[in-house]
Amino acid sequence: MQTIVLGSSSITRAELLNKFEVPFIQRDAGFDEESLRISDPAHFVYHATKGKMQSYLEKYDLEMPVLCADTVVTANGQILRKAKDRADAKRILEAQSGNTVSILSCMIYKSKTIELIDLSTTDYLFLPFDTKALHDYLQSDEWQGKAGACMVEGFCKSYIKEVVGLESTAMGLSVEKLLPFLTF
Ligand SMILES: Nc1nc2c(ncn2[C@H]2C[C@H](O)[C@@H](COP(=O)(O)OP(=O)(O)OP(=O)(O)O)O2)c(=O)[nH]1
Repeated sequence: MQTIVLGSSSITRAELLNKFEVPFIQRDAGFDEESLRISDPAHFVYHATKGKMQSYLEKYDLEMPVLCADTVVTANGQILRKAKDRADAKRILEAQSGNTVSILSCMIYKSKTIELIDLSTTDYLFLPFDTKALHDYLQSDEWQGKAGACMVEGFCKSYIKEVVGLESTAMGLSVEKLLPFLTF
């Protein structure tokens, strides 16, 4: 399998590619999503990913295929992005407690021969988060740098009552949907 560029600074996305044994190098795409003024979650995550890809291609060529992605969490119709501080993380997580949460991940994979654009959603029905467990999680700082301050493989896992979709999508990269295209 050809080595690709993960055009992302995300540790989680790197961990996901390693888990699926995809050979890659990592480069930051250098796009500022804060510049986007889009309230619809699907539109936001798509345009953020497009922006990351365009920003990457302004700096690098396509000698190696490149993969960019963006993830947002939504609850009650609001976009829940990365928490600014612990108080913001508490607010964002309390919006998800005992609620239906959708996590949208868009990825764009581009080589000299193909371009794949995938926008997938994983829906969760969470049980109410335990107050002390939430406090301990907030103290851990593990929520930092994570969309919606959530970790579906970590803190949130024991509160999953129902799930529809891939865990990888919820973590930030729908790798299973990418694999068939990596041989092109
Ligand atoms: N471990 C873990 N990470 C998650 C989960 N949900 C989202 N994330 C991470 C994946 C991404 O690193 C981050 C979403 O933020 P972005 O899509 O803006 O990517 P990020 O800024 O990390 O890197 P990038 O913009 O691609 O350079 O949150 C989860 O459930 N578990």
